[in-house]
Amino acid sequence: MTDKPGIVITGASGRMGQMLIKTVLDSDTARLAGVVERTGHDWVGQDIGIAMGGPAQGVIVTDDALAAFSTAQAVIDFTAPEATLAFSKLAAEAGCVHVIGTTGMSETQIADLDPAASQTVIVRAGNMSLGVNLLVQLTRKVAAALDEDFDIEVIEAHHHHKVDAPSGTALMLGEAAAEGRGVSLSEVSDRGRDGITGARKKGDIGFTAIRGGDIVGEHDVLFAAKGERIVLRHMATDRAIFARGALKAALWGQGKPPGAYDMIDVLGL
Ligand SMILES: NC(=O)C1=CN([C@@H]2O[C@H](COP(=O)(O)OP(=O)(O)OC[C@H]3O[C@@H](n4cnc5c(N)ncnc54)[C@H](O)[C@@H]3O)[C@@H](O)[C@H]2O)C=CC1
Ligand SMILES: O=C(O)C1=N[C@H](C(=O)O)C[C@H](O)C1
Repeated sequence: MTDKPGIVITGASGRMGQMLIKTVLDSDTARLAGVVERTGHDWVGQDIGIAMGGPAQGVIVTDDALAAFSTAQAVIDFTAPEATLAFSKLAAEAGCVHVIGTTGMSETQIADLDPAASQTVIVRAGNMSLGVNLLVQLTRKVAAALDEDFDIEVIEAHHHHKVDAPSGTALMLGEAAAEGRGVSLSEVSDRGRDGITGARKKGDIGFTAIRGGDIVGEHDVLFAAKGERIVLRHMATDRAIFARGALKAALWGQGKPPGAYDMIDVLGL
């Protein structure tokens, strides 16, 4: 028997799922309590170590999320919006901390997490890395220091498998810029320029998404004015940074009061 918190990873076969499993297996402070994949996936029923091409780990991939969550202290979930919403209800029922890395959730889907957050700890962030969360705080500060003579653009680049745009990180950075400027992002956001768009509107926050190859995740916040530019940049080269942050969040959440938290809370930034 061990008193290390037990962690369940959802989306076990995914890019982040596999990175999270490796991170928990390598950790001295947590143990892998379970792994979940969707019904019908050919990993269900297999030992996770074997499915990932290594030695057996004694943890069988299941599609019964509630049963897995009921044996654990935290669930780390990097899957898809509808799956994450369903998992939030099950994590609350099982009394697990729910760490959500899934991006592309609509405003309604985010609001639909509220009932679960009144029962358990939810830590949700579009980017779990230390570097990006620091960049969020810097962006807020720079935006607060500059006036609307500086046009703000958020430019992001990701691998060609990514299904949502702008990225969750780009939206975090856009929100921080808008907050720094004291405006609402929904009122100034400019996405997907195409054709005769007209001149740039003063005060807008623009978004550009690049998709290609195996880019892990790159984000620039550009402040462009007449005669000068400031660029704040983060470049991820290894998904381990997201997995490390997520595990930190899962451990941080132990014993905290129910509620909706983010990585700024976890990292104390
Ligand atoms: N917050 C952060 O730091 C980061 C967030 N992400 C986000 O994590 C998510 C996953 O990214 P990847 O691992 O690259 O994607 P992926 O496509 O490689 O993996 C997704 C996994 O979710 C599972 N899944 C999808 N729909 C499901 C459902 N309805 N029920 C159960 N499982 C389901 C899939 O079977 C798969 O295992 C994306 O939203 C991505 O943007 C990715 C990296 C960092
Ligand atoms: O899908 C990804 O890969 C990533 N998604 C997150 C996002 O949408 O910002 C975080 C990271 O950039 C990788």
